Amino acid sequence: MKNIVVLISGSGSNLQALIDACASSDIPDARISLVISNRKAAFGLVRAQSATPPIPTDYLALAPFLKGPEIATDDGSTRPRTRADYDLQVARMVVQHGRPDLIVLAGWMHILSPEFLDVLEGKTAVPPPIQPAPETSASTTATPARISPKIPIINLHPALPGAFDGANAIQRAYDAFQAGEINKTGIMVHYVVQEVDRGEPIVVKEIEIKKGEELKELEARIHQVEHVAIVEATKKVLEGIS
Ligand SMILES: Nc1nc2c(c(=O)[nH]1)N[C@@H](CN(C=O)c1ccc(C(=O)N[C@@H](CCC(=O)O)C(=O)O)cc1)CN2
Ligand SMILES: NCC(=O)N[C@@H]1O[C@H](COP(=O)([O-])[O-])[C@@H](O)[C@H]1O
Repeated sequence: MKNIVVLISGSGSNLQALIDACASSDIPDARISLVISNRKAAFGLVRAQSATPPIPTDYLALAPFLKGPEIATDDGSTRPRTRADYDLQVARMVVQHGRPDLIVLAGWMHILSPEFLDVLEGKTAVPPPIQPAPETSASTTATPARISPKIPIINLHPALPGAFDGANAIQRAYDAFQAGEINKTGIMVHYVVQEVDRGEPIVVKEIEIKKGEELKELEARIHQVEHVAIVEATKKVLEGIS
């Protein structure tokens, strides 16, 4: 049984597609072992907790984390927390609570730092907790100091490769269509590398933009295609993991 850890920030409709696909064995021999959100109000957390059986969840937000107690340094002094410290704690939660074979970013609206990727690639050790782990429904178990083999990370992005990297891609594609610059958009699921949305594509689906349609109509059509693509890509990557 392969473990999938899903990172979210919002509604979780793509998480729901993965939950349903694992339940129906559209994705065979796999389960979502943990869902992590960087936003407490993410409805995706409710979707996970409402699943049968309930899926363990964790939550860690960047802003409150950065305001936490300073971190002890080797020379006995202390230093403010950084974005990299946050990412390392997320990496620890992913590995220790989720024990993943695959990590899926499904609307995870946070750019992951090299420190996070280094842990999941086995280049650096899984860091210790800075403080007692936050409230979580997930169990904590010991994990190897360094990951081996590397754990793949994939991301769902609502644009074609190289088209609209980053946030607000659907709006930007819609605006470009209105300006006569493009006549189609699309979505992709790609491997995650440090350069945002520039990892190798796994699944790419083109989507026509219809003249006169509202942004919300385009968004709805895009989300429908995403729900298929994220399952297709997850299944494809898991098939390649021995
Ligand atoms: N190192 C990588 N990290 C992430 C990738 C990636 O390919 N490499 N994909 C993104 C997902 N994403 C687009 O697909 C994306 C998400 C968020 C942002 C962004 O600008 N985030 C801001 C905060 C925005 C907010 O909190 O609303 C930020 O992180 O400062 C860009 C692209 C996930 N991570
Ligand atoms: N750059 C990343 C990005 O924009 N991701 C997008 O967030 C949405 C999450 O929806 P969901 O929470 O309903 O799954 C999806 O449209 C996904 O493509």
